[in-house]
Amino acid sequence: MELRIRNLSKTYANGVVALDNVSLRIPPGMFGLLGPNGAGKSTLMRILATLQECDSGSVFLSDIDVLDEKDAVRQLLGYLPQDFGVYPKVTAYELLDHFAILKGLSNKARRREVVDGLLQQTNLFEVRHQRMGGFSGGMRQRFGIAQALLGDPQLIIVDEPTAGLDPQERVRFHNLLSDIGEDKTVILSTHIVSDVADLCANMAIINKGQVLLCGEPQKLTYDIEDSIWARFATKQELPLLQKQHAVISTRLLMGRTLVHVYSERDPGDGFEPTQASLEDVYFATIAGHYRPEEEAS
Ligand SMILES: Nc1ncnc2c1ncn2[C@@H]1O[C@H](COP(=O)(O)OP(=O)(O)OP(=O)(O)O)[C@@H](O)[C@H]1O
Repeated sequence: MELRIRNLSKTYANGVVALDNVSLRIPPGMFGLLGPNGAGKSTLMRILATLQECDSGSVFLSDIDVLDEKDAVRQLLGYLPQDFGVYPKVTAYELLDHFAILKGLSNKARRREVVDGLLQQTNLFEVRHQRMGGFSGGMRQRFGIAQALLGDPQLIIVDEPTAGLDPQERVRFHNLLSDIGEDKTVILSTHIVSDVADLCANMAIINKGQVLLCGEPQKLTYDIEDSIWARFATKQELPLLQKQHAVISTRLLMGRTLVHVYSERDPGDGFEPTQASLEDVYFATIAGHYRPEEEAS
């Protein structure tokens, strides 16, 4: 199911503009919503999940008015909130069974089938009778996905699900999400570029409540292919380089500082062309050095 968001705005009572005229078209498949902390991702996710009101704008899931027909949306929605907590003394089976009852699965035999199936799908079947207090972060997040999948939702919203997972757990979690994303609309909110690079066919970059860039990760990376330059620099050189060039990232590589800059022509100063990545797209956009829509208009 396609989700269409038009001119969505939300200002909190304290004056913080969390969403500023956001418009997005989210097709079926995995969609990455990428942005730094405080960008407005959770606010957007909560509005889409019918848990929070906006000030203005419209959201349609196919022909369902998401802002108006909340019950209809909830029938089709699975949501993993950012702060999903579990009851430490309860087992995975007991808690999922409890959520299944809340979802309206009253037939015991059918419920057992669904709960067992989801625990298998999320690789928790072997540990289903263990208390969740002993679960790792990755196991908890996989449980979070299991509960989000109850009721066979068509739209699944996951808010920063990989924060705090170790690399191995992240890979497992990615595999789980990509299986789900094959036939559903999945919105993955994250500040981790590789989550989107690994998983998403479509994406948007959001900062300070505004959508800065939207498209297919591969195409967006291709578009800046000739504009990313790199060189190593000493700590002393950095301030001057930052002043004279559109520096988009500085990171340590084997103990040395690697500087990436955005420039449509050779920036000189010893910079060499380098292979662009989605990370370059993200940092160039967030830093305000890259705004293709503005150029086009
Ligand atoms: N209930 C609230 N009252 C006032 N301001 C809020 C409230 N919730 C969020 N904000 C502010 O709105 C802005 C957007 O927050 P939001 O949580 O949507 O961003 P985010 O991209 O999800 O970031 P994070 O990953 O840190 O949650 C931030 O400046 C935040 O401080």
